[in-house]
Amino acid sequence: MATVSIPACTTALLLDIEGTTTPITFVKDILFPYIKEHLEDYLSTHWEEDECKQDVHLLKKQIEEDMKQNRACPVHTVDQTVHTDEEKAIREVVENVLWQMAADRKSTALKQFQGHMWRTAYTSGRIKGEVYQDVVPSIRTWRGHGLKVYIYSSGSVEAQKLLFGYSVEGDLLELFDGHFDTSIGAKVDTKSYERIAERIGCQPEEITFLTDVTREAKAAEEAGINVVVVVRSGNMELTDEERAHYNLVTSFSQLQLMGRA
Ligand SMILES: CSCCC(=O)C(=O)COP(=O)(O)O
Ligand SMILES: [Mg+2]
Repeated sequence: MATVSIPACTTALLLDIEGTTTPITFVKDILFPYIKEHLEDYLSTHWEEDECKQDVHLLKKQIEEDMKQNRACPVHTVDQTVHTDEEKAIREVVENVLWQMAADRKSTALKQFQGHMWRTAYTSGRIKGEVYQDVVPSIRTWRGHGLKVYIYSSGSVEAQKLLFGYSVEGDLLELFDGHFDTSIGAKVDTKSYERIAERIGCQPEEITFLTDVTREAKAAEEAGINVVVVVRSGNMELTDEERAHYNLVTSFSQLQLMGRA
């Protein structure tokens, strides 16, 4: 099995979730269908609650932003089954959420709302967060050598904590020193990685970032971060050029710490 070195200067590991710690199928076949199935009911039940009002406010601001940027947005059609203003407003939010999900948008508004919707699914035991088998032992080894471990995902910090807090391997939250989501910036934006380094309190060169998405890898690399691309079954295929350019692993167990006893 080929190993990839984690440079001796690395003091922090930064981990993506979907396609890296967790199968894409868990997100696409379990988490997202849960939202689609419960969306209308959830909004009707929680519509008057502050958290839901804030989520809807953020989603509406996102719609305005999308309109300004001339991004396609579904046109609200008159639906004969909808009567009250509340029903109409809920239907509008449902349509927008479904539209954003169909486009796999990573907007903070969508991700925050999804995180709130998943809370009941996790706490009731209906959903358990999946993690690849090599993830937990590797993180324990890194931590044993004094490395810090952080998560950076488009999923909201709350959604991240639910996934790892209610995982198939139990509560894993003690394994992480912190969590970042798109409120620090998009994962394809170099500035986000500079901000993360600043927030962690280290130089970008001291961070090793693991991700399955090469656009994220490129942005991190441009910030000076060391990058390893994770190749898991079901992840997006890499081009020959990408395969040649990046250090690749199919399992965290292939990562070897350099210069540590
Ligand atoms: C962590 S919650 C579910 C995952 C999700 O919604 C998502 O967009 C995953 O994005 P990632 O940045 O982890 O690839
Ligand atoms: Mg990913």
